[in-house]
Amino acid sequence: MKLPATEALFIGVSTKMYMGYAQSLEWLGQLVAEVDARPALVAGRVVPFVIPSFPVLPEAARLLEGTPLVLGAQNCGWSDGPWTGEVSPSMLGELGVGLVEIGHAERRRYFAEDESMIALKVSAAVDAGLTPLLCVGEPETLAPAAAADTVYRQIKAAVSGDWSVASGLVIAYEPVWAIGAAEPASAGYVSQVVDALRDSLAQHDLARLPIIYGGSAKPGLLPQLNEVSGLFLGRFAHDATNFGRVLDEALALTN
Ligand SMILES: O=C(CO)COP(=O)(O)O
Repeated sequence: MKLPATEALFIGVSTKMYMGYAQSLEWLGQLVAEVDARPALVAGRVVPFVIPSFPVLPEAARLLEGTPLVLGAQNCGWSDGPWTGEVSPSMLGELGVGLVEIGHAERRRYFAEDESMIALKVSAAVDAGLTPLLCVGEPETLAPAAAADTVYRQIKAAVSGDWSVASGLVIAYEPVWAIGAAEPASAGYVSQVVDALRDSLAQHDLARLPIIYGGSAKPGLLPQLNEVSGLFLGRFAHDATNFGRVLDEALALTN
């Protein structure tokens, strides 16, 4: 693997809505054990993160205290006030959340999140001191250059054309067609898309932006990728030992 010229590799997982409360806590305990077993993570060259459901966050923050695991949230609202059912970035910050997913494919597709809402959320998250984990990806299979162009436009819309905002983002590149599949997109395809995207971002001095891959990611993938800053795992990290294996792969790459 050719590493991107970014500072660190990010290895994270979202539970989406797969787990109940008790199950989430049990699994988080296993994830903490995987992280604790790898003291090299303290150096910060590999940044592990975990994104459980909202109600789990307070207890998750307690469980993660003193570990290198960064706590994330799966979504946020865009301002305090009369927004029934939403959760504000400022409250997430109070709960110890450092990272917030914005614009995941499932939110775009099933909850009608459009680019204007995503831009409001990015702005609100940044204002609250959270790092947006901006999720982008082409809905259908495309040639790598066209996919990179689609993703570039999604990022541009999410920062309302203000590229200075983009420097504070972590990008999760998740081709929609590769989410929930048996296998991830091919390593060659992902590397080509991310490489082309970095070329486009270079015009804004953002070639070093963290861009991680998600979509049926599993152990064995990361070492095959070029230019990619880590992985965003889903189902294949429900077995916490797989998360540990991916951490080992990331640590080996940064040695
Ligand atoms: O969407 C994802 C992470 O947010 C990927 O999920 P899967 O790995 O389960 O496809």
